[in-house]
Amino acid sequence: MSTLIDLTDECTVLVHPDLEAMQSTCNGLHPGHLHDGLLSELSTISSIVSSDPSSCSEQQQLKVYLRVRPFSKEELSSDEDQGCIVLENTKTVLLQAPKGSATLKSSEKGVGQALHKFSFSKIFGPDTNQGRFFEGTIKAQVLDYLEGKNALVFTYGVTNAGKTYTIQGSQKDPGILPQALDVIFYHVKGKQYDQMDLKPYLSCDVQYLNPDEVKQERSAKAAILSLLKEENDQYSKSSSSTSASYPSSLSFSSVSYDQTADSTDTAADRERLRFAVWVSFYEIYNECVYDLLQPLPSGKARKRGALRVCEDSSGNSYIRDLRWINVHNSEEACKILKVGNKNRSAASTKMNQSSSRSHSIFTIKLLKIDGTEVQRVTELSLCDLAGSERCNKTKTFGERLKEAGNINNSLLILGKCIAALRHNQSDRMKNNYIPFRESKLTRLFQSIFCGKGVASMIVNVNQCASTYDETLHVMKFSAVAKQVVQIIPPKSLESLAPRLVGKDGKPLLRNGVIDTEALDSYLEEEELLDEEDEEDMSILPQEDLLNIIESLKEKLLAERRRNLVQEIEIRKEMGDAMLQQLMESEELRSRQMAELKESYQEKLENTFELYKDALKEHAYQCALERVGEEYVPMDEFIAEQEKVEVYLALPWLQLSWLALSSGYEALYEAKCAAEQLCEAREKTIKSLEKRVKELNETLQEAGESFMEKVDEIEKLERKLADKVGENFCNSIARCFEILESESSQESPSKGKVKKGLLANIKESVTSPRKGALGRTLRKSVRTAPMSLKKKPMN
Ligand SMILES: Nc1ncnc2c1ncn2[C@@H]1O[C@H](COP(=O)(O)OP(=O)(O)OP(=O)(O)O)[C@@H](O)[C@H]1O
Repeated sequence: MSTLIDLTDECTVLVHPDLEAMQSTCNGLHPGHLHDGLLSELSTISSIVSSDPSSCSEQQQLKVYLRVRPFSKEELSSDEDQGCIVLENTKTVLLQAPKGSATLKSSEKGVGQALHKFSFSKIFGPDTNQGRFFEGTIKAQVLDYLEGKNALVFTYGVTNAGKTYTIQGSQKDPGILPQALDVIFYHVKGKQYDQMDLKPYLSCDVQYLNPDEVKQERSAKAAILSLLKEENDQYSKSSSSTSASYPSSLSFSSVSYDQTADSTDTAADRERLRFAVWVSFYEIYNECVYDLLQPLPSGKARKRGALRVCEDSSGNSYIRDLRWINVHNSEEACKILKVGNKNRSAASTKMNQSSSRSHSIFTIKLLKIDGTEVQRVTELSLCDLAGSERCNKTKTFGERLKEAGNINNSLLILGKCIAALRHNQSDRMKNNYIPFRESKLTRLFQSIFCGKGVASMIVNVNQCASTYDETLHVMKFSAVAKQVVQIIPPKSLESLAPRLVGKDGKPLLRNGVIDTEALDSYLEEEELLDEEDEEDMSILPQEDLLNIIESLKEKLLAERRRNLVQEIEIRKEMGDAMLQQLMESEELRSRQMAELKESYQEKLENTFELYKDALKEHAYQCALERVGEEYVPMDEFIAEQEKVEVYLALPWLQLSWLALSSGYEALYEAKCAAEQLCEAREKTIKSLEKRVKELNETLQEAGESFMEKVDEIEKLERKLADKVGENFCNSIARCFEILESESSQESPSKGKVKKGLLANIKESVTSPRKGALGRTLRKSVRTAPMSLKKKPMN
């Protein structure tokens, strides 16, 4: 069963933190901010936050726009599930887990939901063209930029979701960057500063260039533009046509040039005001920063030189030695973009053949110049983030795995920063570490997130079911981002005039006097102790050097005091951070375990399927073996039959075939007869064997019953013998009695002798134990049955 998470208007999370508090909490992280479960928990969308009237700071939620790209032809023909992203209205989108997605599988197991609802600042469907998209998203931000507000726009999404298309677009459909350039140049038209001798320096400073340096700048720009000489002509044609169409579509007339000047500027001031536009283009690839406008070193083996990210005295990050090119119109700027694109690291992945594996950042700096003085430097950065896909999905290996790891890491840090910012804002008591410094990307944009500008995020998604799980992850990330409240400081703070320094950061001598403020800032810079800079300082006049030494001594003391306090704070923060990191890694491990478990389960299922198939195959083979060698598959048999028929059709073969077949028939008959005979013999043998067996059994039974009878007879004979012996003795005894009575009637002497004789005989006869006759009789009676008994056995 699916559950619906409605993230709309669940709670309001604004607490009004001051800028300082935000900046000082850049250490520590609440564990598990990016954990899926927590992400969805955090996915409570606050209502639009209005400005606090009591404060001069402006507050607004981070604007998060969703752009859904149309299906490509291939996707339409590949029968992908097309119903997983449903746009409910201009602010709400519904995500429905398609079949086969990990989300659906988990929800079926009772973990997570199959249906998710997200709300955005504005949603743009697949049929939104580039012009309408620009109008509805960052056009307002570009106008604010012209008024002096720094801006950052970044696109986020899985690979192939349309991030580069949204930022750069094509020649036919220019993206937000060419359109923003058009707006900028439309507004500075006729008010451009052409000298090229004021150039952006460090984070938001400006340096004066001498005529030689200006010359160098011009030739460097010409060299870059000449790289695109051929393409230029083509581009300028198409670009001029698109530029011509912009004013009507963008309604430039609604914004006057005056809006680029401060309201405090008088008409005379406005007359004097001039604007210079400088652009840079760099990429962050594998956590290294590369200038995309530096000519690539010749030869394959030569590596590009990575640039350093440094910080100025105010803690703002900048890229040291990054090239800045002065441009006079949007066509020139687009050519610069094209040169940079050529250098951009693009490598094929499984999911997108020309996927960008780096974060690329195009920055436009606008210098507001009054006479020879730079009043303000404003910055607009458009960041095309690398695809947010995860390594296991894209099946990345080796160098690609390293890339993916770095991409995922910097996006993870970005997510952590956003989550920590949001977390700190939701509870003022919480002062969680915001890990801006853990990746180059977040380090460079820290100042924007800390109130020195306005950021907005464009979430690009495709509607493919195959990337649903990643798309859901992206949505959850953006749901957290949408809750971040940005604090924009009052103009008085923001519009501090940039420092004017000479080449290599040397303090500028104005009217022969050292600018102490600029000097202080200069001395605070991170690169103060660089050998190069020390060398540079040695060429200053002796008096200046003494001043510097004095100032340095004072600074050193103040610095020591500050460091002591900072050390205590840092130690505490580091302790907290370590603990939190431990907890975080614990969470990461458990998440990895869950993923591993899932993948093993999948492997197990696959192995089980393989075994099943193997068993089936084995059973089939056994069946085939049973059928034996005679088995011929049906199609082979038919093919053989056809061959035979073809041969039979030949007349010369028919004769030999007849002879062969008659011989074969005779042989076959003989074989059959022999087989029948064998069969009959076998049957006879079997029946005879059976008969013998039966007879044996009968004989056995007869023998047993005979033995029983013999035993019985023996017993009877014994009885009989006893009986006969007894009767015989009795009869004899009676005979003797008769004889005795007869002898008593004869003469007394003769009778006496006879009587004695008879008495002896009688005793020997009637006493069988004593008498031999009795014994003989009994023996003869007993032996008779014994001899009888043995006979049948023979
Ligand atoms: N809104 C759109 N309308 C028409 N086609 C689009 C749109 N968005 C993107 N595409 C097309 O989709 C493809 C991928 O877009 P794209 O290269 O901008 O993606 P990506 O997110 O930048 O990818 P990666 O992160 O890999 O660089 C391109 O061919 C692009 O022309």
